[in-house]
Amino acid sequence: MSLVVVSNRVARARANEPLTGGLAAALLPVIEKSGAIWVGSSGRVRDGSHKEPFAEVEALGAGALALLDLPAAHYGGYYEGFANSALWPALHSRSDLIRVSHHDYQSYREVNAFMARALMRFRKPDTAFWIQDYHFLSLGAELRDLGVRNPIGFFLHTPWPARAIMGAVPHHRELIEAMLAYDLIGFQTDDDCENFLSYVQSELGLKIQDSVVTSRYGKSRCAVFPIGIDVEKFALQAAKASSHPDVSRLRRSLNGEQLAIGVDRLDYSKGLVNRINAFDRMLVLNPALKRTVSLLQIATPSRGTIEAYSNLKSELARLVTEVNGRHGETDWMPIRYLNRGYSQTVLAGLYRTARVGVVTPLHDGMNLVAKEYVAAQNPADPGVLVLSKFAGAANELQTALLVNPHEIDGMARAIAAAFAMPLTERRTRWEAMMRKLRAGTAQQWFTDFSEALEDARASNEKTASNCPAAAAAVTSKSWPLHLVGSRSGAGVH
Ligand SMILES: O=P(O)(O)OC[C@H]1O[C@H](O[C@H]2O[C@H](CO)[C@@H](O)[C@H](O)[C@H]2O)[C@H](O)[C@@H](O)[C@@H]1O
Ligand SMILES: O=c1ccn([C@@H]2O[C@H](COP(=O)(O)OP(=O)(O)O)[C@@H](O)[C@H]2O)c(=O)[nH]1
Repeated sequence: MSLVVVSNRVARARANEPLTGGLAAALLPVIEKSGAIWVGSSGRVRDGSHKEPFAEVEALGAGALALLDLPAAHYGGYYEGFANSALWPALHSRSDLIRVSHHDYQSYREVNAFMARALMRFRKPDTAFWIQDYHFLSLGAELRDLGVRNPIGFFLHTPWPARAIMGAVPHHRELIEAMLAYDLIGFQTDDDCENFLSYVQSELGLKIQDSVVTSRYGKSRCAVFPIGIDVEKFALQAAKASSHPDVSRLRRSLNGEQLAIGVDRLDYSKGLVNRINAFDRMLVLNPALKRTVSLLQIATPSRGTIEAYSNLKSELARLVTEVNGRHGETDWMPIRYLNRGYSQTVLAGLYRTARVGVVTPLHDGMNLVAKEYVAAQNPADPGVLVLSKFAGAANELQTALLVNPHEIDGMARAIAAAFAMPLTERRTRWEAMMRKLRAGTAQQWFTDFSEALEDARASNEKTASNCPAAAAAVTSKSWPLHLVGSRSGAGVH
């Protein structure tokens, strides 16, 4: 079986550059090893590209990366609009933040259809397609409409919310019906999978047996595949990174203080305001901690053209200034706040320098930073993870200090307890988490999903009537593949 993986965001194999988001971070190493083709957005748009998909293909380890220029007329409505201003807030239980127009939905469907046409170039008889995330809920149905009968799987990296919340997304029924063109639908946690099945049963009235939904497309199996990290790589990087200038300068600047670290995209789902409030509260409740601890918060810019994100950026800047102004001294600031990204090599060293990792999202599909923080610790003197019970990672990392991110006092107490935790308890908790991480690596996730997709398809040969024959013309149409380098187009993200 040859595998074609599709996601909006992709990553290139360039060491020493920050990665954007956990999807790209997790897929990069597994695709390099697997020999799969990874198709995604080039980050540029092109006029008229909806007529003729344009891709550059470059080698990626044993596999390849195909970068598509998405249609200029639809990119904004698709990415900033429907994907990130309707689906993202709903998937993170923030339907109050949904801002979307009918045009955005049309653009979303257009980009899904565009991607389906582009994928025909990569289809062989033995190809399986694996589609990633909420940007492409209807891509499987578009492929089926083009006559594709190959296995098609889908994995959702975000949470799936309670039934009523999805009902706030315009066109939710037709979109979620379209998802049932996938042979296998993967989720991060049992809760996500159960919420999805509950929606399908009650809103669509479809039959479900043993997590298999029967629809007009045939059968779709729903299952849980928690995503992981390359644990050994992170551990090794962290051990080596102590001599990196960014890491050694940080260590020298600490003057004996203990450090807590947070690393997040600047996103309302990450609970950054509550986290800063909890750190503030901790200093109010425990004045003796002043000058002895500080928080390094890396908040990498994300989706900055969307109002909810630019508002959050201003709110956080104001809040950090207030907290530093209230508690800071001439030679000590409680919060070091940075709006930039670091390579994973540097991050590994920063994680290891910090006695406490604070990962307190309000909702998060998984949160790979939580797993990376644990993997990067010194086995002889590990730090403590303070983790939101609403991150997917909490299902595995149960010996972290689990907190409710809405309860500021509780978080303040947990962070203080983490700073004070004795070595024996830190080691016991850390060793239990490392066992979980080693049992569920990114490689294992990739293998488990690929095998389950083959099984699901084998037991679910789609009938020809579900796949209109219109495909033939599209399949045989040739369109240009270009070597890296020669192209134009505006940058978008
Ligand atoms: O591509 P962007 O719009 O810049 O956003 C970055 C990514 O954010 C989300 O990541 C999710 O995937 C992680 C790995 O499974 C998971 O740990 C995390 O909880 C999720 O939030 C999004 O789902 C990706 O599509 C984006 O690329
Ligand atoms: O400056 C940064 C900040 C983050 N990351 C990476 O981005 C990913 C964030 O993934 P996570 O699942 O925690 O959250 P997401 O951003 O996908 O919601 C992790 O692999 C980080 O190592 C990075 O390379 N540099």
